[in-house]
Amino acid sequence: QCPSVARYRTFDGYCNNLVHPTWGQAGTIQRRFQDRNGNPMVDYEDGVDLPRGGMPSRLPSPRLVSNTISKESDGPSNQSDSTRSGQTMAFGQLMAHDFIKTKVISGFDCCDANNPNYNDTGVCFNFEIPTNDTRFTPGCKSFIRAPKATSGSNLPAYRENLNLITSFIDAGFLYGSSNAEVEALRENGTYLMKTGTNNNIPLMTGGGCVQFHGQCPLAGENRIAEAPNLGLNHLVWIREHNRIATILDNITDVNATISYIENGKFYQETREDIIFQETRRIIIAMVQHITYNHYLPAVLDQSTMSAYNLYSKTTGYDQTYDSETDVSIRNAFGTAAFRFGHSQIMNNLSFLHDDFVTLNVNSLKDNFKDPQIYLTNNGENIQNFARWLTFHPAELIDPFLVDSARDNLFVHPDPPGDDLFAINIQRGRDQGTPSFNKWREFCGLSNMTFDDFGNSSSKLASVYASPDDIDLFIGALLEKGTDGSVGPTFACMIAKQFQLMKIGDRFWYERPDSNFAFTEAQVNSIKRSASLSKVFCETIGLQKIHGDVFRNPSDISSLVNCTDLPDIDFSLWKMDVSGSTERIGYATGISLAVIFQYILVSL
Ligand code: HEM
Repeated sequence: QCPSVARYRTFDGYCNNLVHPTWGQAGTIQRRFQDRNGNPMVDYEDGVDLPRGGMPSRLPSPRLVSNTISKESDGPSNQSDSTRSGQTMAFGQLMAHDFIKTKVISGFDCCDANNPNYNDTGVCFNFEIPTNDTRFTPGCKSFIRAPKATSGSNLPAYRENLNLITSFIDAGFLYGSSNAEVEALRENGTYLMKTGTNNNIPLMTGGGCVQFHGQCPLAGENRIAEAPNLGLNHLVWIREHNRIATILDNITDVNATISYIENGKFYQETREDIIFQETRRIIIAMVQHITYNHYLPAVLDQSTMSAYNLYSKTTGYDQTYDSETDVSIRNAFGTAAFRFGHSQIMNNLSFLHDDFVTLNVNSLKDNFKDPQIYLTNNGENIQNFARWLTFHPAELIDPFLVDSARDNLFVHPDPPGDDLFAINIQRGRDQGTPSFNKWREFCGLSNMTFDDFGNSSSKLASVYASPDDIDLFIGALLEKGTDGSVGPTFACMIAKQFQLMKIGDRFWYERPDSNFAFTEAQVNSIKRSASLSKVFCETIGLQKIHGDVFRNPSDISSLVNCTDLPDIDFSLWKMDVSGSTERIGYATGISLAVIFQYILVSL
């Protein structure tokens, strides 16, 4: 039973959709896009379970494809993106970790013939490292399939995967995807998120980090340690939550506890709980606003942004909610389309000092799963690292991947490492992602022949038997987008998924629903002032930054002073709890909103 009047979204996404309460919930299955006849876009060799291409595969080894198409040294001499900053890549990874975490398993070697799973086509899907490979030992490369979901509602006949986190954009990377997770992340009894030494990321024991005595960062999403750019982006939002909560505390004239009985259970909400939840609401609104209005325009071309109605309204509310829209992550968005960001990964994660000249170069490959860049010496490098990320270009969105991630993914601390592009290609086949041409058709585009790929045509023809075999991930990265954005196939898939995440989210920050809506003044203040640049300024203590942190500054003179960037007008959230502190349970029919109308006094 879902409370129809709840003011706050649940942490696991349950009941966001009152008609279909599990849609988008953590731990539910992913879905497939549907073609124009309503059939799922899925392609297993046997129709239900065997990876596309069969086993052993008739498709080329993914490492061979990667070696042939994606070598950094075969790309343009300057692979820096002239408009997108490294922070675009970093935010993209953070966002991916807000809405998709496919269940995977690990811990055994599928190439080991003595392993009980060795011959199990539902578990192992190894591929070949080619004989002439210059980096990895030729022969069997272990690959463990993402397991098939076996329980849950509406399981299709074909193999489907679980998404362990919510499909909503709900700052799950910060708050987690369950009540238990948020409890562990929140400073006990306060409205603050836990922090570690010197206001840094809190640490926990375990997790496989190589530095800091086996301690790893603790966050709402446990892939945080994958790369330091990701850890830094987590830290920024922990600090932003605590900054805003402290402001709300200062302007709240409350010292009350709200008690209520719901479904026969007694609950108490303290002043701290209310401030925590109100802050969470603002943070989620900021993340949604920044994603759709500042980040996505750096990924998609303008006509796609407009065609899919992705920009927020300039002012006021948006009524587009549809309870029949299933927000759930579409499988191929996760196996391929939103992995476009891997091509943006930079080889280095360096430090730029406040003179904007002095540079210390750190390589990505030496810093995987290692938080030292932002933890060492009480976080003394944080500012310099943030300055570099926001000042230095990302790599171009193209089929080339830097050596750090193509030849050395996780080489530190797990030698010999991996090839992220080869994994992406194999993952697509594992999860039944149809081929590139099928997606062209899905997006209303014509099929491509080898010749249509221009310079890459002979390379593709040297590895694939037919253009209809080309894997989505590699084919779509070979397409050219307007002004360096993703090409038309990924644009269509990314836009469709982000449209679902907006229309299918009852709590979307622009909703006018009187149970939880921001006032018009509040939502307009968020629209006017929420920016990642300002968040970086406030939480990292930078003096100067680019006004749009996803874009490259042309030089230092195009930077703005942090003090000149507007902040959200938090005085609009002044709370004044007085009078009755008893909240009536849902069953009585008295709406929570009624109560909040008198406790939230907008100035
Ligand atoms: C240094 C940066 C990054 C590293 C080291 C990294 C690494 C990885 C790894 C190891 C996987 C799992 C591969 C598999 O087994 O299938 C993965 C998945 C993924 N990555 Fe990244 N990634 C990075 C940046 C990004 C960026 C910038 C984006 C998007 C803009 C992104 C989007 C995704 C998505 C959507 C998945 C699928 C997640 C899932 O299904 O659970 N990643 N990444």
